[in-house]
Amino acid sequence: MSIDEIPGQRDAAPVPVQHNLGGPAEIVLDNVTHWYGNVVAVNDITMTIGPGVTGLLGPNGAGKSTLLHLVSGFLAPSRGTVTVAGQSAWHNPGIYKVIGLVPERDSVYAFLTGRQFVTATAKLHKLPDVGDAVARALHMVEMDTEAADRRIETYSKGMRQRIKVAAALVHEPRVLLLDEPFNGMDPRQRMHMMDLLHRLGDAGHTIVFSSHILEEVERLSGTVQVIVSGRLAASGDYRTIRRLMTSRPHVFQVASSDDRTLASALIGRPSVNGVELNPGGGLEVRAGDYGAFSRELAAVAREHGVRLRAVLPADESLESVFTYLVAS
Ligand SMILES: Nc1ncnc2c1ncn2[C@@H]1O[C@H](COP(=O)(O)OP(=O)(O)OP(=O)(O)O)[C@@H](O)[C@H]1O
Repeated sequence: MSIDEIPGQRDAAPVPVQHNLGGPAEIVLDNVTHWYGNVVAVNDITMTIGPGVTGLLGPNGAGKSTLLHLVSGFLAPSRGTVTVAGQSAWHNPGIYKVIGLVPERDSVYAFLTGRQFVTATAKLHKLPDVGDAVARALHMVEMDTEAADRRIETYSKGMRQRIKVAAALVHEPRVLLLDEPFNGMDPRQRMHMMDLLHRLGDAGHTIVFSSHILEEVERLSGTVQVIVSGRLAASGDYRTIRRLMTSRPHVFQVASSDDRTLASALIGRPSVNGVELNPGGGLEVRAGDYGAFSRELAAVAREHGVRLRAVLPADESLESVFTYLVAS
């Protein structure tokens, strides 16, 4: 299908499904490893990504950018193979027709207007009708306004991201890769970008975006691939990943009117794995299941006439969630 069949947010028409793709635009990584010198950035990853929106979730330094660059054909795998729509990604100019990449950094000359930037990209792709392709791409990201003829340095963060997306889409690729596309955006800009990616995914494009923020991935992606320390830690739909995360062990700091009584009452409860009295007051409780422990704690305290003063999860950092997923 052509880009102009995908309406902008202002259009109410439904997005037609892609037809003339010549097979699904699948991304296949087979035992892929990438080293930078001694650093293993991607470690033996095997995965298949099909049409729709897929979130690549992982903390900083996990290897997400490296993985996107391997898929774009900018980096050679040290081991394994990467194919996109059945073609090898590395050293294959044919792949550039299939892929659009929106890099994390603003690698754009800010003195150009949005239209000039997208036009330059269209020319690089040697498109037969540059003006037409640029107009379609600008329409798609809703930048077919006076803003297209302003210099990029006057743009908001959201507009800069959208013009990068327009440039990445100008040659109508079937695969769109976006590295941390929501970084620095305000909530309205985020919603706008999410809507655009949703529409592209629904239209049959293969959309892969990286993020270190759970909520972004939850709201946008059908499928989530969790990358930690270069490895694929978990993969599935968001609900599966969410379940893995909430059923993991948690550590709580608990302050109460009678820590000793509470500690002895909690030991042996099914949801509790361990209890320690803190030297400075309060308890540290290791619980097997977040929901079950939260319910049980209130009941136990009531039963023993103990008043709860504070209950704080102690290990809620994203890193601890990821570490758990890797270990499980
Ligand atoms: N050009 C490079 N030379 C050496 N090491 C690198 C290079 N690029 C990345 N790395 C290292 O490879 C690992 C993975 O980095 P990568 O940028 O792919 O992760 P990321 O998940 O995208 O993180 P971020 O969101 O912080 O960019 C990190 O340890 C990083 O320091």
